Amino acid sequence: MKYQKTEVKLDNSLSFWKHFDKEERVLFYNPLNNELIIGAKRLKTFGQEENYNNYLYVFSSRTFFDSVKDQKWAEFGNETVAFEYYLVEKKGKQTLYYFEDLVEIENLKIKSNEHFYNISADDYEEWKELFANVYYEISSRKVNKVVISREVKIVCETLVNTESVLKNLLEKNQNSFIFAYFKNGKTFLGATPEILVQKEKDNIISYALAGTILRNDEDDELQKMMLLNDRKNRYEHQIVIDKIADVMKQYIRDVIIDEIKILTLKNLHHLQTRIYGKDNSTLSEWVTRLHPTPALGGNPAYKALEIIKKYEKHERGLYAAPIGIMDENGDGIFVAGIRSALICKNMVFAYTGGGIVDKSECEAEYIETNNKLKTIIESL
Ligand SMILES: C=C(O[C@@H]1C=C(C(=O)O)C=C[C@H]1O)C(=O)O
Repeated sequence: MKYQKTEVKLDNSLSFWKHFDKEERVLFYNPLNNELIIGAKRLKTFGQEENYNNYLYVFSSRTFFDSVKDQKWAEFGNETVAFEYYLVEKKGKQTLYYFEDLVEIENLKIKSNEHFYNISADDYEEWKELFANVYYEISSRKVNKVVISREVKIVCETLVNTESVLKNLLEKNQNSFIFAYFKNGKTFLGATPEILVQKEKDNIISYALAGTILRNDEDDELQKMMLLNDRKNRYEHQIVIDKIADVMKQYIRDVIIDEIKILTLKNLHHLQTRIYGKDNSTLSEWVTRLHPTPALGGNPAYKALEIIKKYEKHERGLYAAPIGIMDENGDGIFVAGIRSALICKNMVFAYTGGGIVDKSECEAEYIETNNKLKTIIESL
């Protein structure tokens, strides 16, 4: 590793994020090991086959579809980047890594400020049309699951304070991966519960995440039982398990599928199943093999993607796309960029979706997308 390091003591690691206000930056918080990594100032862009030796971490992102036309997503995604500076916070210890020149990071006050905003979530008619079109395709048995989504525009009265949004996301979503990517004046950020694939040496671990129920303060255990026993949710979850396992079995002889569990988030419960095995391919290869799983595309994937492209009116960009961080050995993790938003000045384009199968109901699915949207709304 070519980086030098020094211990720092900041009241909040987001001071580092704020310090590099004008520079390209990424933030990635992993709740599995409680590690927060923030990178600032692009140092190197990697070609497809290059290895990451000598670079402490690299950040990698892909767009949901291979290409994007919408200008608001311009220059986002489909690259792997190393940064000149990293701040790593783990077990209460903050370490600043620098490639050449040490920087002094001032200890700034990071405040949660409330944004006043206007939300244009009057898109139920549009959702009804989207749902009907997709439902027709499912009824004609070309596909058995399609994940559809909404783009919800939120206009704030002031410029969005991304430190405040990130502070809120970190504080409120303890079981989620918090991510942010600032580039050319825009920030894509979110708090996702969904791991696409993880690699630790030759261990390849993926998760099926699909099936949702709202939390209920009075009887949360009952909600969990209901979700575990709900046929529609089990069915859409099983489609994801089967597909991930099928892909893994093409490369791995012994693929292990754990039992289905409940993942509890701030507002929702999801069904989650871990699927894993041993293999020596790179993490990037695994991302290509697995993305998009039927948790975010549908099944069969090529048909579902065609349907999404045809009927969704917005472009997904980095929404539901693989976003990851890898260390110099190529180990790391890719998550799916859901519960997310693209922020441009005072505008927040928030994204939310849900899986549609033959037992899905239009209004219930719409309400579910509103519940998923709370992650972003509650961070403003
Ligand atoms: C598509 C989203 O979430 C996905 C859809 C889910 C579902 O339909 O039950 C659950 C988790 C995610 O895989 C989203 O949050 O935008």
